[in-house]
Amino acid sequence: MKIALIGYGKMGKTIEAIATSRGHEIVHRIDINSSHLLEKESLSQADVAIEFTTPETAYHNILKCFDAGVPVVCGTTGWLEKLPEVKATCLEKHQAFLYASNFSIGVNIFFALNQKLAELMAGQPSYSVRMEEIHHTQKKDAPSGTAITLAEQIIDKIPGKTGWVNDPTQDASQLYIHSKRIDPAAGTHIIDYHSTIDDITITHTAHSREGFAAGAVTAAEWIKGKKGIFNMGDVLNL
Ligand SMILES: NC(=O)C1=CN([C@@H]2O[C@H](COP(=O)(O)OP(=O)(O)OC[C@H]3O[C@@H](n4cnc5c(N)ncnc54)[C@H](O)[C@@H]3O)[C@@H](O)[C@H]2O)C=CC1
Ligand SMILES: O=C(O)C1=N[C@H](C(=O)O)C[C@H](O)C1
Repeated sequence: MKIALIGYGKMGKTIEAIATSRGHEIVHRIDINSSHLLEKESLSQADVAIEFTTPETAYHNILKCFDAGVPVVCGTTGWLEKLPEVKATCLEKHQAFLYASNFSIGVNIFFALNQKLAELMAGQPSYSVRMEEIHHTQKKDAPSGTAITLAEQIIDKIPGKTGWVNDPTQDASQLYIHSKRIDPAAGTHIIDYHSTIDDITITHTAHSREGFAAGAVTAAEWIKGKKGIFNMGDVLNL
């Protein structure tokens, strides 16, 4: 398969190593200095584009892929306010788009676990819930995209929770997500249900970027030749 890598930073380079080890060809490595390669003529040489850039650039890069008729797998976080618009454009232009806040198998299993635990805790008002996420200091967005996905699952299930905040709060309707930036953390997410009697805590710790990159390549292999809007649950059958 021919892959255009949009974003050739920490994730782009890890994805390249895994994709080439699986026999794929990288036809473009596009970073901030080579955005001319986002033109239709260049992009359309690829079977799939994998986009890991910045919160400011993801939206425009995705639209360029739609214009070139190339399916796009996007892992960039911190731009979700534009997601409904991207999905609408994808359907309007009959293109293919897959976004995941986290591509690792472990985190996608953790999402299922988080949802089940929130269902069980929904009838237990003696517990309060909080979250913590730890990442490296170069990360541009807070809270992490993964933390937002986890928070949305909890807010959907726990009565009285209507939103999340990134600062400590006394407002019980808000789920507090504590963001810590410590090198070289690849990504840790902790959910803690606390009562005066006991605590129930679940944690996912990524040991490297390999799981994210492998999942993104699997998603690219899966989306090739498809049309529509997809997520990692579709790829992993979770
Ligand atoms: N969904 C997931 O599983 C994961 C998502 N991420 C997300 O992926 C994104 C990238 O992460 P890293 O690779 O660690 O960042 P990074 O800072 O190492 O790399 C970003 C790259 O984007 C390039 N770039 C900037 N503007 C561009 C543009 N207009 N066009 C093309 N390239 C451009 C930069 O030159 C740089 O090479 C972040 O939003 C991060 O949160 C990271 C890990 C896993
Ligand atoms: O920027 C990162 O590094 C990561 N970003 C994603 C996120 O925001 O959730 C996924 C992973 O946690 C690593």
